[in-house]
Amino acid sequence: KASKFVYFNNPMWPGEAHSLLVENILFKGKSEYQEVMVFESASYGKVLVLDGIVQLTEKDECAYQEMIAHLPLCSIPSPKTVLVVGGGDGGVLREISRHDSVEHIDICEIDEMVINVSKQFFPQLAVGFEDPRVHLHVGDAVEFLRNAKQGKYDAIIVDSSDPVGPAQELVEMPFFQTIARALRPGGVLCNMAESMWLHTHLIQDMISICRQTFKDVHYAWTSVPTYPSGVIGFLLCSTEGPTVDFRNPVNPIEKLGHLKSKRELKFYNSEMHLAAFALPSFLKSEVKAL
Ligand SMILES: NCCCN[C@H]1CC[C@H](N)CC1
Repeated sequence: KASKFVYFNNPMWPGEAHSLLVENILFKGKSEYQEVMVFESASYGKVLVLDGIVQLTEKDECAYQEMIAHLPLCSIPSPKTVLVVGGGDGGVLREISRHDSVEHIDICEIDEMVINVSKQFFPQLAVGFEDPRVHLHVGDAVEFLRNAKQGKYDAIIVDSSDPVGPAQELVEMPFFQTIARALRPGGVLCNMAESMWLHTHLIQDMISICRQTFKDVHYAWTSVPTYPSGVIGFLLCSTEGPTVDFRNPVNPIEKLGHLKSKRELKFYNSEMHLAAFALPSFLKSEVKAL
């Protein structure tokens, strides 16, 4: 069968494009928010694409889902109530459910097509929805957080797509203020924070906002070969209250129970946790307050 390369170029990363060899297209659809596509790639397994941007591949999703979940949850003792913003593929839920201390997980995903497509093509991510602690809310997270009870969550994880489209509002000050209000004192936020190679202005803007809203703000990063520039970052923020030392995982992963599916961790471990906060000099100088 004639395989062909698909090219991912986008105004989010001008002047460059990333491409993958397509074996066959498995799904193409348009939800009320974005275009959704799934294809079988030659070298990264199945790939989920939203509005022409790679969201995850079977081969490297572990690096993103494990780090975005365990960097915050291993930094506080026995997290109980967690909120996921976005994350409709279910991968972050799969990781959160490893934490036996967690009793209640809310997830607010705006696009139900992403959930249904993940259940159909990415069962090893959508397994996260099977956890009885998970409560799914399909809708706008800005609205959800505006109505959230003050101090309800130990941790909030914002697993969003790029701020071009449905996720646009998720990098603005009002949204972070509602997050800080919904976190308990000493609670933590882990927010997807783009690439240090491509988006230092956006990272600077997010850090400036978070510094006005939270007590502590740190930048951590991981390697995801199928994301532009091959890396993606996270903002780890903590609220006023019990001090959180993100560099000292008080809730080490080794203690964690494993999923029913007995899936082992493929990427996260205590050394990777610590290494994630080591930053290159150009980032420290380019982004004030890092
Ligand atoms: N839950 C899948 C990851 C969603 N996160 C985004 C994917 C697209 C990237 N350019 C930015 C992160």
